[in-house]
Amino acid sequence: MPPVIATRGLSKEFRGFRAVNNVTLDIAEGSVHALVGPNGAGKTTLFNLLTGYFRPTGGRIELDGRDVTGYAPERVARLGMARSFQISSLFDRLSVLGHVELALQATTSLGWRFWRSDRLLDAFRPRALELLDQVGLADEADTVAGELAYGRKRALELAVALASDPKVLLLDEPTAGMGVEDVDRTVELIGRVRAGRTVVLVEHNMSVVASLAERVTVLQHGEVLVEGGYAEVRTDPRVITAYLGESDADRT
Ligand SMILES: Nc1ncnc2c1ncn2[C@@H]1O[C@H](COP(=O)(O)OP(=O)(O)OP(=O)(O)O)[C@@H](O)[C@H]1O
Repeated sequence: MPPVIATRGLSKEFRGFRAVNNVTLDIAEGSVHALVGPNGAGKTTLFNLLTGYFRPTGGRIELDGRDVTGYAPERVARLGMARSFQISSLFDRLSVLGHVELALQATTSLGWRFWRSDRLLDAFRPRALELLDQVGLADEADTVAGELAYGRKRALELAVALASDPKVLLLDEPTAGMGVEDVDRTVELIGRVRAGRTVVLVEHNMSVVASLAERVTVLQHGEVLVEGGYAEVRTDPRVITAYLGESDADRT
């Protein structure tokens, strides 16, 4: 089966510094694929390339066999790639339900308009409630986002990302800053929402990677260092050295 995302020799240079260097990657349809690596390895830059937020300085990106190199984020999104929103993009005074209704509206020609009538948004309510149920937020539908606990905000971001029913879901450190309980809940949640789609995950927490990812790509200095299953990758001497190198650097 052809990969849902393929990159070929993908590079991103910032003023002569290659944050992503010649990355060739195949992400299999239906898989959970983790991108890991020490700080500064280029994971977020790669994400930004895949979702169209950065334009590559070299190489190619294919989505479903279609060359999408240089496409704007909205265009990539329309082709079925969604990225979990950052908390900073939630509106403190808008309800949880309002966020998801608006995200559903955004998938139509109406776009992200606030000045819509409530009646219009009502049309999205049943689906919005389903999505909230899916991410475990049904009880908080009327809570304003600003009052949600941290882990719940991340669940809301996920519901917003799921509104477009994406074929590929990109999650940037979905468990960052969470306590153990929320981490467990998030792993379980991702395990549920992955059904019928492909998930690409940047994640520092290795137990999360171990629980979810079939395939792991380790990046270092912007390049692919190793790729394989979790068990294979975690015992690879090159990976161990890369991470040890990172802790040495942290100590200095
Ligand atoms: N807009 C930018 N301009 C210049 N350099 C950048 C820019 N964005 C990222 N970089 C550099 O590119 C390198 C890779 O950064 P990136 O954020 O992609 O790494 P990362 O693997 O996501 O790291 P972390 O795990 O710490 O989030 C870093 O050295 C960073 O300083």
